[in-house]
Amino acid sequence: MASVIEVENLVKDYGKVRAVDGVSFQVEEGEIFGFLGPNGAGKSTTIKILCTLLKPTGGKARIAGHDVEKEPDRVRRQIGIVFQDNSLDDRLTAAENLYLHGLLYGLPRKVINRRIEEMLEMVDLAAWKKEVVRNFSGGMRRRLEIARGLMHSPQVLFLDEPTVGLDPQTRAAIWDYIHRLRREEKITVFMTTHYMEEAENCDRIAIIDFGRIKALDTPERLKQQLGGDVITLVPADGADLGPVLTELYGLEVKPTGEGLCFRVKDGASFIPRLAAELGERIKSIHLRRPTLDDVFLSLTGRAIREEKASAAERLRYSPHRHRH
Ligand SMILES: Nc1ncnc2c1ncn2[C@@H]1O[C@H](COP(=O)(O)OP(=O)(O)OP(=O)(O)O)[C@@H](O)[C@H]1O
Repeated sequence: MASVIEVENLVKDYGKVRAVDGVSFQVEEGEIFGFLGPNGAGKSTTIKILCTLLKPTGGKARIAGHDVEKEPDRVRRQIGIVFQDNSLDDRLTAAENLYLHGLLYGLPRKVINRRIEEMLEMVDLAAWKKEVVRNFSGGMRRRLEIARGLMHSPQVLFLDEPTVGLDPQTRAAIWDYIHRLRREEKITVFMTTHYMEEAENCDRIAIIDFGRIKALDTPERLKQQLGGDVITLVPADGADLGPVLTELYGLEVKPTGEGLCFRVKDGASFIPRLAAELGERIKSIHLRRPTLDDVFLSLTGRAIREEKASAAERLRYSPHRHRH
């Protein structure tokens, strides 16, 4: 199978901040590939370089065999882009927005008209073809943006946080469309997200933090590698049982919003033991399989959902400061 996206040791500096720090990976044809990481991890910067919107400081990236720096025009023909900011023209209808895009890409009028029908059909907006975009909901807009990104039949579709700001139901619907277009258009999808549940939809994900790839595999294998079960324990009297658990069982305990969190090989046999020995001091015990959040936590020592870092915090955590 051919790699559609090839990235080799990519680096991007913004002044003193190293946003992307030697990233390498490959995406195969027809894959849905996710870039998962907290705010400020370097996801947007990477995707912008791949889309020829930013120049890298170092390294190489090729899309469908074309170098993003040396052949940006050829790369642009092969990619569709859906970014976070709304870039539709509110005053135009759905069809007109798509038509403009077709013209911009130099498609023949006949092809444009055919593609408008196909793409609106694909994202279930055919009935809204002649409606001005001003009247569209957030989810409808995002679907229209996806349709527009596909007008020129690109090989790769880039989605930067495609479902951010949408309600859970609409987010699920957007995912249905993404799966459908992979099936029907045989397209490769590269997307960024900081939603753990969404990353589960990807064939493979790269977990990125401080501009570096920490792990890259299928969501299933990443969780398997972590192994065991995750137990969340809430102490009865709010006492900190962390040191006790470490001393008695050699556990690595992390306090989370829900309680004390740790991993064990076999949760089902560990819980009775825990209950027998510490019963009175425990209010509740919860057992579950590892999630991608646990994978991230084990790789970085913190939970992704805690990472709503402010700009100031990002600076504090910038890789340069981090290392020196
Ligand atoms: N134009 C810029 N000038 C200076 N620093 C920047 C610029 N854009 C991004 N950065 C910094 O580079 C780092 C990576 O940012 P980037 O936007 O790529 O991360 P991200 O993972 O996409 O996060 P987010 O989802 O918040 O955009 C951050 O520390 C950010 O503050």
